[in-house]
Amino acid sequence: MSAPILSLSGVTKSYPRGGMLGSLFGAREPVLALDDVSLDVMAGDVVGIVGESGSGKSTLAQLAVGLTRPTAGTIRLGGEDLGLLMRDHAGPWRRRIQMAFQDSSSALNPRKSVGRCLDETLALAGVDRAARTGEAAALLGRVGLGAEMLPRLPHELSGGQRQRVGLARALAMKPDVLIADEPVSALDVSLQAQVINLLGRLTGELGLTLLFISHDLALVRALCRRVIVMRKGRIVEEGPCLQVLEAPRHDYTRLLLSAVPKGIEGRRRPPDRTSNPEFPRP
Ligand SMILES: Nc1ncnc2c1ncn2[C@@H]1O[C@H](COP(=O)(O)OP(=O)(O)OP(=O)(O)O)[C@@H](O)[C@H]1O
Repeated sequence: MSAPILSLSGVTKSYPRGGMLGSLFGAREPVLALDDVSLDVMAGDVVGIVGESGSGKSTLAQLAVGLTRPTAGTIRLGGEDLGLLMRDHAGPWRRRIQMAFQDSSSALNPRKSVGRCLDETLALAGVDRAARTGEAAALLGRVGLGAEMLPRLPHELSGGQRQRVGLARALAMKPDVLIADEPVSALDVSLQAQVINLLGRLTGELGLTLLFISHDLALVRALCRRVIVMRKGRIVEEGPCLQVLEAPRHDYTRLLLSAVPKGIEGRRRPPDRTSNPEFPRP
């Protein structure tokens, strides 16, 4: 069996309560955001991460992309220790795992056009100058936007277009793993469907490994093959998406499912992956 592309082993993350000031003045108990989490993600996996607010989903994402360091435990990317990769090869490693969508309006520099933003990212990815304009247009095409977007500034785009530009920028790095943290929560329902369909298509076409963090179980069910349910910094249940969401074993998963408003679930039944060209298998 092949090795996981991303692996967390006994990962714990605690934050000082009230931030640095809290630790200076209060010396109260730290916040345990992740508590002994172990997780293997295989290449090409599309994994949903669900759980109530504060359960540790974003902390897990931030640890995986190296934005913060674990208090204990090991994270491996492609079998290599992330701590060592960050120390010795921070640049190349960062390209292999990208986070998209955090907050598209603040993630894009308001003074840089789409073309310039993609050009700079492609330069970082090592694409030579002559090829960059063509590549930028091709990336926009991949996310369903035209080359006419290149001269536009972020405020001249709709929310959905900004999300797509953010995704194009993440793809410019040719990552192995993409982490999408609440990618569609700020979009209306029709734009949500478009972005979810796009992510489904891209994971199929590019063989991308996707970690999809969402409060919306129906979206997770539509997109993901596997789901991880988090509560209070721990993984309480994981398994194939349909199995976990159709026949949950843990009370907390049942509670999350019971909180989905009636009608939403039926409206977004999972697409039939065998016949739906939007969801090709890699
Ligand atoms: N930088 C930080 N400093 C202190 N505490 C933090 C920090 N970041 C997160 N936390 C705390 O860690 C816990 C987990 O937060 P995290 O953002 O990972 O949860 P989440 O599941 O992503 O929540 P949400 O769905 O609301 O985004 C929470 O109690 C949160 O308050």
